[in-house]
Amino acid sequence: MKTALTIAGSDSGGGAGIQADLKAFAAQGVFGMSVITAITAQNTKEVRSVQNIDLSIIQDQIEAVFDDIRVDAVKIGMLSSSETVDIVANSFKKYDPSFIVLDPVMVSKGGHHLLQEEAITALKEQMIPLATVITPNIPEAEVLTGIRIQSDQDQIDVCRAIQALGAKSVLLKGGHHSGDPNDLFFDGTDFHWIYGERIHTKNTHGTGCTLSSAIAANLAKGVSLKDSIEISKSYITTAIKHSLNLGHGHGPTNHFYELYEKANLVKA
Ligand SMILES: Nc1ncnc2c1ncn2[C@@H]1O[C@H](COP(=O)(O)OP(=O)(O)OP(=O)(O)O)[C@@H](O)[C@H]1O
Ligand SMILES: Cc1ncc(COP(=O)(O)O)c(N)n1
Repeated sequence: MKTALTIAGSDSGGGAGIQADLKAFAAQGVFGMSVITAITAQNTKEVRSVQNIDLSIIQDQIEAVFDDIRVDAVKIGMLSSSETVDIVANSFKKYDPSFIVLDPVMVSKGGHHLLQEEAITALKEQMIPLATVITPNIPEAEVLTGIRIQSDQDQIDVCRAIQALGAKSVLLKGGHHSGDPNDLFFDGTDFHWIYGERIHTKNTHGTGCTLSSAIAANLAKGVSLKDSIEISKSYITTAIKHSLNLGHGHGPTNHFYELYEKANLVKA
């Protein structure tokens, strides 16, 4: 059994963060493990409060997993503080995981900051150079590079600017475009557009978490990075198409569409 580890924040509402990551790992057929960096009191409408986990417990969680269990791929989500970035980056120097998918989570859909302003420099300097692939959305890429994205050429320039920060490859997600959600994959040499079709739904909570975890799961299974991205794009598209109308805000995506459909559970 292949394994994947998520290092991220907990979302009590179950749509994003650790909860989405573990569902995506399971849906892609890998054994999921978790290191929780912060607990958010969150639902489909808002983040009410956040508590960062003690740094020593974050360190202990990482060591407990790596000292005992083979980790085939790691996904990183909400890191919250620069101290947490330090601990995670230093532990990677020790354990040297084969694949690291970095989702540079900064702000929730509802506008709550999930990464402290002062941690952005640490993320850029310490984490980006370690990642196999970084998966920013448009606003995150703008913050990382200072480039305003308005055109296809801007997206290409942003990917190159992120490469200059030390990234091996970049998947720039297009969910925040007004048009179709086309993503741009820069493998370090060549650019590949991953085309999508906009699904008109408000239930897109945790789409980025789900996509990056599915990529990590496929890398864990030995799939190439480009194929992992294409498989995961198709998976998130299906998960959005059949998203669940739970809560009163941005509902969650449906990780187990075929399973739920077969058992006639969606309407239950
Ligand atoms: N309405 C939509 N229809 C189809 N695909 C979408 C839609 N919204 C997002 N996507 C796709 O979902 C994936 C996640 O992209 P997005 O830009 O939403 O990430 P994100 O903002 O980091 O997500 P989140 O912060 O909600 O976890 C991308 O592949 C994007 O193209
Ligand atoms: C713990 C945690 N991690 C990540 C997100 C980003 O997801 P979204 O942009 O859909 O709110 C979140 N809301 N909460």
